[in-house]
Amino acid sequence: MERNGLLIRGGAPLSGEITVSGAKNAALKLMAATLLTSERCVIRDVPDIADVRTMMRVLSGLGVKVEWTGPGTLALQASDPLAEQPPDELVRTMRASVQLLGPVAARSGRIRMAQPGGCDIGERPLDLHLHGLQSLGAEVRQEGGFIELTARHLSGTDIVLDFPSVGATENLMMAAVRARGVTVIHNAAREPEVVELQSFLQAMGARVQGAGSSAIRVEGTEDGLHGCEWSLMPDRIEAATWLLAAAITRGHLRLTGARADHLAAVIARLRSAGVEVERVEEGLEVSAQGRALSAVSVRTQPYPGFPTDVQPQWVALMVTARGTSVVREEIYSRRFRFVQELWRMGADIAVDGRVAVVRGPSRLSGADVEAPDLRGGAALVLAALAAEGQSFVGGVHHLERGYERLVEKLAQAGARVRRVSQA
Ligand SMILES: CC(=O)N[C@H]1[C@@H](OP(=O)(O)OP(=O)(O)OC[C@H]2O[C@@H](n3ccc(=O)[nH]c3=O)[C@H](O)[C@@H]2O)O[C@H](CO)[C@@H](O)[C@@H]1O
Ligand SMILES: C=C(OP(=O)(O)O)C(=O)O
Repeated sequence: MERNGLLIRGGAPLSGEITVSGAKNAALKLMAATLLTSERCVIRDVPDIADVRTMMRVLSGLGVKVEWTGPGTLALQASDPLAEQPPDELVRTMRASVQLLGPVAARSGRIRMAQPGGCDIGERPLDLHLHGLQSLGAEVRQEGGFIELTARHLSGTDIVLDFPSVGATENLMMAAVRARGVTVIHNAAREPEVVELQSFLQAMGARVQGAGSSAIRVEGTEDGLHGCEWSLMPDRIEAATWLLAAAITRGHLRLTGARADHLAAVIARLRSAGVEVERVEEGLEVSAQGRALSAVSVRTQPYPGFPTDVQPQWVALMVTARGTSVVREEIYSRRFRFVQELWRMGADIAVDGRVAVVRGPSRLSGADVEAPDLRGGAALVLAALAAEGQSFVGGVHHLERGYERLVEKLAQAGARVRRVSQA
């Protein structure tokens, strides 16, 4: 069987400049939010990644006219009425398809969609999304691998989330903007992407406030929302991946567009490990040239804690640091599958359930490895950049889900990397 992957010759410190793309996790939600109006919306700085392309096709299956009108610029215009069933095979490949439920509940009130899939990093139930939508007045049934939602009248209410789920918070915000009365989402997720969605909804004419805190208040409006133009925030997880790539190769990078305020937890841990990170006018500058790094333990948490989406890359970095670090994964139950691939490269990591204990420094050597998921794949790329000799990182489709122009950006920073197909 043919395997698509990255061929990486490691050992070269990265140097130069990388521009951070627009945020995947904001782009997908803003695209879904355009279902709330039949007017045209334009979003700039959208990353050209597989998930965005999948969302374009999913939306198009619901009757949205969606097209690139220039590099990074997407124009979207939802039909009136919307279709009721997005393409099953696409929905099954992308977890973020669940974000259709909120805006559809608010707009057309009917959808039948396949149960969304995505990377295998542990169970990802939808109970918080579905219970929240039900308390706003939607009828929701899950049967035979499908979700069926019918909503005639939504009414504002108080919703308390058991956990600050990013996706559930966003879905409920989108549903509530057209509900009758006031909705307050308590224990809401505080991620910057939630704030970005709030700003986008405000630009569409919605009355929503509080995002970034744990209580979001939405005053429903029965008037339709309108189209808007928007420039997307930079991807903080991509930026963090580049920070760690500079650190693991003991290199020096300037990250144009990276936002220090979105990356406080990652920057603090990097500094504790001995990496220099400075704010500059264009973004961030990171340097680990000639440095011996020390082990730093982390525990993943909802924002503003250390992001789970940077946990695998952190484990890879800790393999090259002196001492023992303990990495606790508090969000997902199976996000250490990449570790067995790092073993092939010479890492000393013990995993017990949600805890990984990394002993370093180990000398990494190039190997043939397989990305098990998006960020696990990023961890393997980082390890391969630091390893002696050549690595093949298979499963590149996982990486292409979330990293725009990955090979090009790495090569521009001096990495010896090519995308290849292997028999
Ligand atoms: C497209 C997107 O934005 N993806 C991000 C989003 O995912 P996503 O929105 O799916 O993440 P959530 O915050 O909802 O999930 C976090 C945890 O809550 C649990 N949960 C969630 C919903 C629910 O109804 N019931 C439930 O138990 C999940 O199983 C998981 O263990 O936030 C995650 C946490 O920062 C990131 O890792 C993902 O990259
Ligand atoms: C888990 C991730 O994404 P998704 O929620 O789209 O699967 C991620 O970006 O690391």
